[in-house]
Amino acid sequence: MTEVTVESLQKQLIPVDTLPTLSSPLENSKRAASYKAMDQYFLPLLASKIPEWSTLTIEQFSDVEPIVIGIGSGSTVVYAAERLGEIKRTFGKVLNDLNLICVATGFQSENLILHNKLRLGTIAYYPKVALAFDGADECDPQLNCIKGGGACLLQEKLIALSAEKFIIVADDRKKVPYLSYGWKIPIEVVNNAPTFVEIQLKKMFGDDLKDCIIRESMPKKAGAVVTDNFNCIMDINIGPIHDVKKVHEQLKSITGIVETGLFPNINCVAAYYGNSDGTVDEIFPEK
Ligand SMILES: O=C[C@H](O)[C@H](O)[C@H](O)COP(=O)(O)O
Repeated sequence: MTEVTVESLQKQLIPVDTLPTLSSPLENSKRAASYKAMDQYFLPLLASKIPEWSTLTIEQFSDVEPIVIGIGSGSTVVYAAERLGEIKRTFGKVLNDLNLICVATGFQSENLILHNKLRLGTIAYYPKVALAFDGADECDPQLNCIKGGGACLLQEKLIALSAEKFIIVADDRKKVPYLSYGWKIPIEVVNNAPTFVEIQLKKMFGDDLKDCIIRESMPKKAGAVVTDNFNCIMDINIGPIHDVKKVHEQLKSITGIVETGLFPNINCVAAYYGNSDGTVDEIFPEK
């Protein structure tokens, strides 16, 4: 069989710059970043499997160990799921519901997987994730990030920690010199604990605690945002974060805080930032 290269696979896919433009340069940049990330990380994996998989009958596929892909949440990863859907359609002969499984980071992510006709699996059944693609609210040069703008941080962290490689897809506004540059830290809190948590945060951070706000779901619903895990979200500002791991651990030591939106480089191998001119910056973690 002739050698299968990433280039030969990519030639069979639609080049992103030939697609109709989206509603804004920002959306185009998110799509460009996500498509590039998916091509760069998923296609090599597929290329390595095709020689064996192209010899199998559909019955034999049931004995194959599937590639498990994590699909995150937010507005950018939408395009990563779209590209994966296209890849599956294009290489349908070697890629099917038995050997490509997607695990979700919440309700939105599940729908994204199903909408793109990808097979949904659970992290309980497929705990070994090869690649996870997800967005970020802020990402520093070491590829530590803040996540949780869409309140999905807990399940996102579960998938990121289960992934061999975690890949960030974002627009270039998310690239920052340090965390909490312009974004608060979301924390997921058990829903009767916000007052207790605020008291503990004041004790821990003193005057550095500038904001501690329960996230509201107004105007669409009165009251606090309820996460997919039936908790609430507090957005806190304690100033610039330089030691991400330390702050994450301090926050996690407070009873009532289930998880934090600080991701101290969790298996993150690269970030793809789309620029408004259609180019994409591929960034690897600084040592
Ligand atoms: O909870 C939501 C997530 O962490 C998102 O991945 C994050 O907010 C980035 O979303 P977007 O791609 O829409 O900027």
